[in-house]
Amino acid sequence: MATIEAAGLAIEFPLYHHNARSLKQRILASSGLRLKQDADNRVVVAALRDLSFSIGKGERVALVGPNGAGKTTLLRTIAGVYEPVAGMLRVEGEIGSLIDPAAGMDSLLTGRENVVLRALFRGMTEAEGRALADEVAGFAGLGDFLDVPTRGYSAGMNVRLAFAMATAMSPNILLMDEWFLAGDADFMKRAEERLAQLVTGADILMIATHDMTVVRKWCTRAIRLEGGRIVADGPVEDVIEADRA
Ligand SMILES: Nc1ncnc2c1ncn2[C@@H]1O[C@H](COP(=O)(O)OP(=O)(O)OP(=O)(O)O)[C@@H](O)[C@H]1O
Repeated sequence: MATIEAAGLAIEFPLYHHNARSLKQRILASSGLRLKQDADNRVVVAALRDLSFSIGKGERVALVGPNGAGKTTLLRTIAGVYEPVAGMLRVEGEIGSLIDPAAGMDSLLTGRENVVLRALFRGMTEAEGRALADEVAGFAGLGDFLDVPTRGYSAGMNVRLAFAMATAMSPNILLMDEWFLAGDADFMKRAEERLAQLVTGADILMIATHDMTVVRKWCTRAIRLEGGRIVADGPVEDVIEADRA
């Protein structure tokens, strides 16, 4: 049973470059509350502030909001990339992550080796990993490139491999940033078909996007972030309408 629960969740990023006292004061004075000084006197960006929400099985959630609102940071935090500085986050369920195409890939290894490695990491046997690599190969359509080190891949090839790999593992929770919509038309058609199957199978889907067509097509609930805070949370049409009003 998949769930994501947060209470008072906060993420901060230290900005090491702003050490000069006068510069620090100028930044802090002009930024409102988003930039602040932490206990070690560092200037930090409050990327996520006091987030509380609960997402349960069957929910398809869009994260919306302007540039810098905190959408990607929230996805990465749920995926375990960042450690909260305050609050509670509980995630139950196997996560499929479509956030950073090259994350978790060793660029010196081939696409196939990366798939097998990820499978082993997930507790599968090597034989299962090889079978998975064949399945991924079929879907990603990388041809001979599957046996080339991934540092030789184009951006679109990385997207194909990451998408095929994340979705082949049938996650309970699928986290997705909108970059995956950047594939070529042929791949996007197949990706959308697979996504439709997966959305039916996955317990929770979360997509960070600026595209309201994507929100309406795939999601039942929207969470609007602004300045690192939740400013609206509810059925898609309510949240989108509230923004227009
Ligand atoms: N690794 C980092 N180091 C320092 N600051 C960061 C880092 N990642 C994000 N931030 C800051 O955290 C805030 C939230 O950024 P985030 O990328 O989550 O926004 P977003 O809503 O996904 O924006 P966009 O729509 O532009 O992709 C921004 O102020 C950003 O500058």
